[in-house]
Amino acid sequence: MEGLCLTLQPIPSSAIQRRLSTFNLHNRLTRPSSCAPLRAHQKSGITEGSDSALEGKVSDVKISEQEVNIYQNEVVESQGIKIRRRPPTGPPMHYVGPFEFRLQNEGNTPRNILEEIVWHKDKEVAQMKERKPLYTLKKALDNIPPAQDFIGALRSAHQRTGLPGLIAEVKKASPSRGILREDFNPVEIAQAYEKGGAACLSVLTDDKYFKGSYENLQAIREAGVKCPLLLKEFIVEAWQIYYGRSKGADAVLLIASVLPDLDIKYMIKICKILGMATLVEVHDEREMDRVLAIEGVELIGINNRNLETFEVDLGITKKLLEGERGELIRQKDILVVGESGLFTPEDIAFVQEAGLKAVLVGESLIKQSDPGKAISTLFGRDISE
Ligand SMILES: O=P(O)(O)OC[C@@H](O)[C@@H](O)c1c[nH]c2ccccc12
Repeated sequence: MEGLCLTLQPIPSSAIQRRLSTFNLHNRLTRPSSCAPLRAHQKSGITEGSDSALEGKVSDVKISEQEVNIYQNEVVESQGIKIRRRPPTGPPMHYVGPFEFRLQNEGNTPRNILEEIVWHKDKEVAQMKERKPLYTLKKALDNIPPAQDFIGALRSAHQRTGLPGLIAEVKKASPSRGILREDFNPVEIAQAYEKGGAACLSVLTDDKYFKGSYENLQAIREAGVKCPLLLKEFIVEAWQIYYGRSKGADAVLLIASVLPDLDIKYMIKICKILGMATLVEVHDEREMDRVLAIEGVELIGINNRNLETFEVDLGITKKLLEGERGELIRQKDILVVGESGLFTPEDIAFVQEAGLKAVLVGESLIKQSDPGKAISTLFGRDISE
């Protein structure tokens, strides 16, 4: 008998959020009735058709969205992710007279800078998406050259020099260090990095916190720089990946402390379709274990900087590459990139000794008058040939 074939596919939480927020999910996600807030229009017995009924529906939708946010934050917390994707608006709600009002909710203040950035991104992406919906982006992708091999470039640089392949970062500022370089010409810096022997470049595109832009990325690509380019963004939605590709990105950063596993899997698939590489960033054992369990991960970044506190500790790299984890990484032939806080040839030697074949460096290069020459100083010799 011909059976009905049902395939159950995991839905990434960003997609769940989109779908859920279009429906009134109040009934499905209800809290125990004892603590479910009564709505103003329910209490006042307003009927359909009146303005107040419409307001009631609007507030229904708002409540549903809040519940979705709570639900999504719960999914995220269950994986040990401390960064909440959105402010958990919602309770406490207090009913006073015929109106409702929300008491000041401390949970709606970001707990750290990373959370603040992620909340800001969420709003920023929503606005950008309105201006450039996905279908127009997809069309634009037909007319641009294919993505370059980011991982291949790192591997061959490592083989050529015997030193870690370098991803040099085009970064004007950061929340932890302020303005890093006043006379910031992204194209000149990119060209200097390439001349100095960088295998790949990382371009910050966040404006508010890093003073970067997608225009910088595009300008570098269009200036004829050959190094593959990493989209250095706080990715919260797949739309950003398509947008980055349309501006010339060859690889994208995915931060494990921000994205649940399902999102990482889903975004890796999208990147593969677009021919892009993904650099999945971790900072502790739990994140490393999560990422090692995800199929298709080829490039992992260990960030020595804690993005919640800004503390830098190169010991993190060593710790995360020891023992069984290091063994698994070798078995799976995953390339590991050491990120942040690398300033001297000793630092490079230290992380190389720990097992790294690539490094991502910003501050120590960008602050020098010639960022290209600074590469030789950092590596202890000229790596451009
Ligand atoms: O400037 P540094 O310390 O060399 O660090 C570069 C890079 O690792 C850092 O900019 C970075 C790593 N992961 C990030 C995530 C978002 C923004 C920035 C980053």
